[in-house]
Amino acid sequence: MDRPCRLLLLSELCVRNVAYDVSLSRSLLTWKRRASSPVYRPFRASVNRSVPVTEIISVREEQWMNGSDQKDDSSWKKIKGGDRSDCRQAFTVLYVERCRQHHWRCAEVNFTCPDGVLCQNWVSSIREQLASISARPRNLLVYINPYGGKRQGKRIYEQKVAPLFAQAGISTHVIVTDYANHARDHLKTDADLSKVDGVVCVGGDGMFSEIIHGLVWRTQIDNGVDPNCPDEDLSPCSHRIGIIPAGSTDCICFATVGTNDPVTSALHIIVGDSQPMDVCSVHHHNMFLRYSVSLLGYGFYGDVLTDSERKRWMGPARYDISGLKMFLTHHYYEGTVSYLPARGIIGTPRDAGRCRYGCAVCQHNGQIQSERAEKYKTNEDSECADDGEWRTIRGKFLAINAASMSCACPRSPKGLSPAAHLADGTTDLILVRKCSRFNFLRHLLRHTNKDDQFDLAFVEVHRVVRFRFTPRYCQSDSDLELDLLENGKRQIFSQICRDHPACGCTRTNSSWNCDGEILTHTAIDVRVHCRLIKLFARGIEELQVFADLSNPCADVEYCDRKLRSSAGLFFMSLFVG
Ligand SMILES: Nc1ncnc2c1ncn2[C@@H]1O[C@H](COP(=O)(O)OP(=O)(O)OP(=O)(O)O)[C@@H](O)[C@H]1O
Repeated sequence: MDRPCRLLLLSELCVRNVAYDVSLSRSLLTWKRRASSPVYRPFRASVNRSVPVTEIISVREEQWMNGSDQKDDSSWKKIKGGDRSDCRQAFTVLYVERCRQHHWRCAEVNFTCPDGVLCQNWVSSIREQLASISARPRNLLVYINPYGGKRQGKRIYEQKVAPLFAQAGISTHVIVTDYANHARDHLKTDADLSKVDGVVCVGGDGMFSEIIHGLVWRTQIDNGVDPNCPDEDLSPCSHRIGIIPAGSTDCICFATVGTNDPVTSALHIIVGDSQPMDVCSVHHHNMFLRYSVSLLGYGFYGDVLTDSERKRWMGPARYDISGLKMFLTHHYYEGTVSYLPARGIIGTPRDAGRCRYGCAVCQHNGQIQSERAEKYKTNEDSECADDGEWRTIRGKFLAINAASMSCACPRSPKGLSPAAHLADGTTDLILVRKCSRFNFLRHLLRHTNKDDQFDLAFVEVHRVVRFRFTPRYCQSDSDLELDLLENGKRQIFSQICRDHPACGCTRTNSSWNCDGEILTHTAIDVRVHCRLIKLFARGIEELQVFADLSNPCADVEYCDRKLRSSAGLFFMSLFVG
């Protein structure tokens, strides 16, 4: 049985001239309308309120004179003259209030006290409790991309975020970027990270990508880890990252907070939330290419991105046009996929459950992965922390996707891999083999309805910790000879065609779409690093009473990374309406 929390304070205070019993414990601030109050209505929702101390933003001293309050952020002001009996001391508590669809807002309640000493006691007790929350950041390094999205980054930060940080007593060092990769390069070398508790990115997913590249790289160099070596265990970043959405799409923010709202994100930063997140490192042999946190896509999704980049002048419509074009073109690509299945974990890519706040799958699997890594460190006989049985699949693929999170978006409300997790140390490897256009369309359409998109003969999905891909033209001569022997002479002619695209029969290679950027190499080695970074977020909370229960997809109304990551699910809207 839970022991009731010891009360630190219990007083009769007034809220809008009505008497309330107000109590403070280490975990809760509660105000209950007194039964003796003339307007007592015990069943009215607003009569009793409790706010977790962890969700109090700040407390502010006020003065109350003849019914009109005068705000004062930090110091007491003596009221000159007048009737002293009309002057009561007051304080305001600012706290997190949940609204529809995962939005948080800053609400406030004003308490008036019968005397100044009691008021001061309340203010200092609440401040003491807030100061004891070690997870809250006190100093932040903020990067603003002034050109992201609708170029509103600076305005959003100054008008919506900075005042909240000031209220919460957070000091900031703000850098408005001058050029692409300014934030990444500053973090890699110049930033004095010892003076800050976290890094905030004001921009879109591209800006977030810059931040993780700078921070992860810097952490490895500081810890003597070679980022170019794909077998090295990367050191986790100790600084949390906050995302203030100000890009065109803001996929990562949506996936970790549940909404793209700057105020909600700022409040998650203030309360000191922490959401671990897996990061995939992508290497070409012993050369580091990029880090990825959402989608790596070869074939269909790579082609859509490549084609859409040539059509930038079209604006967002280019994703629909390129998607439709790539669907009609129906290219498939040959190659070899090898992967290490995740071992000892709970959960599969076809689970009905979703990764949400306090996800049990992430906790369990994260624990397993860190125990395994620890064992590897102390066991010198083992060659690699993720040693296990590699499996190999050769074939012709329309798409090869690795989803490290669900990648949900309005056009694909369930996402590419609905049951993927943010921090379980795995990625869902989805292989769509060569099939008819009609079948491929069936697969794509299933991202928008209730049917299981993996329940098709030509689609397979594996939860993996590492995978490699080698396009056919990169395979060694001996591999090709083996294939020829296996498949007969007919292969020789088609191989000649593939190797000489001038004949126009088919394209040899696709490109990898890595979180919306095109990779320069097609032969890649991808390794998941469990909980490498932490965000100032908590994962999507289950829908509250205010949620729109009639629409189960209401909480996934967001755009993804310029629709880049899932671009191509475009034309389904044409069919699905
Ligand atoms: N000062 C700058 N000038 C030009 N480009 C910049 C600057 N600062 C950052 N960038 C680059 O701008 C690119 C896009 O920025 P950002 O992601 O913030 O917005 P977006 O592309 O509109 O949104 P999203 O990525 O969510 O679609 C990033 O890749 C980043 O490297």
